[in-house]
Amino acid sequence: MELCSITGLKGKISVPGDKSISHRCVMFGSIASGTTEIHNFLEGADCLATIRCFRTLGIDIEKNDDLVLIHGKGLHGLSAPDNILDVGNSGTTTRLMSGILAGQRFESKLSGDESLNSRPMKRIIEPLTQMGANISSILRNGCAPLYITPGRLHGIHYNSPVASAQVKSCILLAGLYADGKTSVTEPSLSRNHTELMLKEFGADVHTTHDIGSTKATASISPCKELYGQKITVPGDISSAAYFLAAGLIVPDSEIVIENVGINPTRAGILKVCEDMGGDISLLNERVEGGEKIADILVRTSKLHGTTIQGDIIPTLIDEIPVIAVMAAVAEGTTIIKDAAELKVKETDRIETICDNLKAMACNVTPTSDGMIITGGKLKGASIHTLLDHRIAMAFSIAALVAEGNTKILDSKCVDVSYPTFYDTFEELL
Ligand SMILES: O=C(O)C1=C[C@@H](OP(=O)(O)O)[C@@H](O)[C@H](O)C1
Ligand SMILES: C=C(OP(=O)(O)O)C(=O)O
Repeated sequence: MELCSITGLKGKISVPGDKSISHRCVMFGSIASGTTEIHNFLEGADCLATIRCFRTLGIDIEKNDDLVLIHGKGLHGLSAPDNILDVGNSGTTTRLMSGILAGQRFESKLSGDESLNSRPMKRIIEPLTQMGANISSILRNGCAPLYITPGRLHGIHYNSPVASAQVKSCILLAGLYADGKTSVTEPSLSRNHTELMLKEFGADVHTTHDIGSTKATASISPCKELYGQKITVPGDISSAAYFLAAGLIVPDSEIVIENVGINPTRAGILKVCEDMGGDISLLNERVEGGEKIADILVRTSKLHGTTIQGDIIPTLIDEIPVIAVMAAVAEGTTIIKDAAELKVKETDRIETICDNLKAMACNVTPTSDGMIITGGKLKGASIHTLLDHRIAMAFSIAALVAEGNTKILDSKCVDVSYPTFYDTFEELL
């Protein structure tokens, strides 16, 4: 994809359904009784991988234009797969499904692409093993492919060293199959879609917050049955983030992004935009299926640097590539800290962000848990996405304000979370 600088992005758009929520609808619908009806499901490669895996586990899933129907078979209705479960590029599919598979009476294997098979899985192997699960890394390197055989699960309390919704959700899902209560404490609250949605499906889930600390504990007790639901997936704030950034930094722009999920555990980017001097307003705020939703109005603004650290990080972790792009054209210096988790995403995102910003003539220094960026003028460059969808999209936004042309290599990788990304742009020209 070749891009150059533009001005005046104007219009009303909507972004595809939330990736985290789309995954969870399929998973919870598959182990619920009755049919789960999903509207605005994200047709990205990651969520399609989740559908493929549950079909391999014997679930009948119908899919047409705006509707996905999951014909759930109950908590114990999955059947043994006749093949290895192909999780593609998706960390969420791998880690959440492992929690479900650990509680089954059959064995299974999960494997993904090269990037996925190099991401850390010890973070789920350890707590699942404490619960009595039999799960191992086939190559003994702490990564997928994973091999899971039947085990008798018991409830545990787990103190997670990382604020990770994938780790928390994996343990809670295994907790559905345990013999008692299971709880997970995380250093600060990560996205809570699992807790909100499992409650809607009828599970006994609770969250408590330690007074005087950022720690949060989610707990679940085993239940007899989950019940199929009708769900409309809100627009993905992680996808809206690219248009929030474009609206702020492309001169003479005014964009409304409709139906965006603004769950506080996901909406850290809104606070950062505000802290940087961005003109953003929330319109039509409402709650659907336990999730907060709004339309977002964004106008071109003069941005300045800020510091992003601490417990806001899990609420914007996937948005850091595009936040870094905003910082690269803001006045002054932006410091991003406490974000070492970036190193274990689809790529080492500290490295991929910094290398590509440097290629665009930005003054950026990587650190062990983030980066320091001093804003200025960007120059067009060839962007090495290393097949990381968020790098492709973030640097497509950088291209819109850079001098000269920018080439996004392997831009097709946007299919992982936002196949229609470049079409949405056309609507704003
Ligand atoms: O639970 C989820 O849906 C996700 C959790 C986050 O990962 P971690 O739990 O590894 O932080 C996020 O980066 C990922 O895109 C989706
Ligand atoms: C990290 C991401 O996803 P996952 O962990 O599900 O691969 C992402 O979408 O940025």
